[in-house]
Amino acid sequence: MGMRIHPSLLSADFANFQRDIESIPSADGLHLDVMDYHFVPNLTFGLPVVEAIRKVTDHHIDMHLMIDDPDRWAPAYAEAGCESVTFHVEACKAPVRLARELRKLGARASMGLKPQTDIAPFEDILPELDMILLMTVEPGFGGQKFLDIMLPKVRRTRELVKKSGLDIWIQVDGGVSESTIDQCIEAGADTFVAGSAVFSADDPDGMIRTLRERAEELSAHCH
Ligand SMILES: O=C(CO)[C@H](O)[C@H](O)COP(=O)(O)O
Ligand SMILES: [Fe+2]
Repeated sequence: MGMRIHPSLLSADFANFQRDIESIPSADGLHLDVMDYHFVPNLTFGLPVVEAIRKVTDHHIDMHLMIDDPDRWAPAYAEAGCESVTFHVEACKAPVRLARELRKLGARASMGLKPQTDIAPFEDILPELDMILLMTVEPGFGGQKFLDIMLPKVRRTRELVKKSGLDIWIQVDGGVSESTIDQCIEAGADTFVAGSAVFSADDPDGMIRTLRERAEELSAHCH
């Protein structure tokens, strides 16, 4: 199974995105966290900044929209050329319609779940999705402690995906580091967001390679 490390720019220097992106060539994708002061109690950046980032990188852009009304706002990120767009199901009025629209615009359609949202009710809509993002902290801030109580949900999601026979990536987001990635791999995640773990490392690009090597090595034994 391919293992992917997506550094979150939430922990990069907001005055130097281009410099920090250039410092992590080993990233499999750039995870961009959009927050709107409504869905979560924090504010980051929106479409104009993402469009500017798009111009300076060829990386896979992995949008994580922590915003109200994604039905209205998410398609523009696909139109801007982002390869993947995650909307939160808790904020979405019509997840199937939105996922289809994102795919039609050429993006991977991804559904995000907050810690208390179960995956079971969404089994029937798996064919509409390319990725499921499972929050392993309460969304809103970087640098929080990994919630290991989320691991059973990662396991249940892997079982549902396996049963479906579909190639859906399972992303864990929040508190992923050298000390927590093993549990995520064992539970069945294959795509790992790491913000503070990467950008607080002395060698951010080296940390990405360390995390990916660990993921590849362990997944070869587990799956
Ligand atoms: O979605 C997020 C927060 O809501 C971030 O992607 C996440 O917290 C990454 O940062 P860290 O690895 O430091 O936890
Ligand atoms: Fe995120």
